[in-house]
Amino acid sequence: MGQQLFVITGATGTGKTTVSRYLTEQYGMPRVVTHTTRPMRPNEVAGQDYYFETPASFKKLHLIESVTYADYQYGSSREGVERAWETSDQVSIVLDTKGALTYWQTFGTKITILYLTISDASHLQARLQGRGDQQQMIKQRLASTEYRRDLKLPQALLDVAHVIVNDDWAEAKHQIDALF
Ligand SMILES: Nc1nc2c(ncn2[C@@H]2O[C@H](COP(=O)(O)OP(=O)(O)O)[C@@H](O)[C@H]2O)c(=O)[nH]1
Ligand SMILES: Nc1ncnc2c1ncn2[C@@H]1O[C@H](COP(=O)(O)OP(=O)(O)O)[C@@H](O)[C@H]1O
Repeated sequence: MGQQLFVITGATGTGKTTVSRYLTEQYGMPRVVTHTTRPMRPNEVAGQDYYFETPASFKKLHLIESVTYADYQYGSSREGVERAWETSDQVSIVLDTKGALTYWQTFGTKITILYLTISDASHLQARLQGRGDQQQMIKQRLASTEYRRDLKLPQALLDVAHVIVNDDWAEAKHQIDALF
């Protein structure tokens, strides 16, 4: 099959990180660690969940793409992808939909896109609270244009992405297992 990159995308709280962890545990697939200027959440580990950057250190990085999401910067490097591919032919990366589009245009057939969604988006706030996000961060996130944008799969990815409905985790896992 050769080198493959599984891009996990979707709105905040839909389960992108949960899916990426499952792919690591179940399929031994490492995740590409990306960079962000957002503050670290409780339970996050620097260098494992993200490389946490200051605006100044972020500016110095050599990134293939970067985005602003709810007022913070996020970005990924080709070196990060190559490094993950050194340990496994199949790796995953968690991106917003804008990044997913860029990766599709950059890596073409090496990419498989999983788009996470949920039938009733009003449940997302409770999921973010359950995750332990600060109330102010949740408000800022849910008010962002990026959040609203990512609730819908971009037109250009309609025929490309595999849609996983994550209303129920056991059910979502079945969909992922069927795909693999
Ligand atoms: N384009 C792009 N998006 C990223 C990158 N790293 C993380 N993201 C996305 O940025 C958004 C915000 O991430 P995060 O603050 O961890 O929030 P979460 O989605 O609620 O877990 C999510 O859609 C991530 O998938 C990156 O390097 N590039
Ligand atoms: N199907 C589900 N039902 C209920 N809670 C879920 C489900 N999937 C994930 N969660 C929980 O929702 C929260 C957000 O999931 P997460 O994977 O961090 O989302 P994302 O990375 O897309 O922001 C986490 O606390 C996670 O454990």
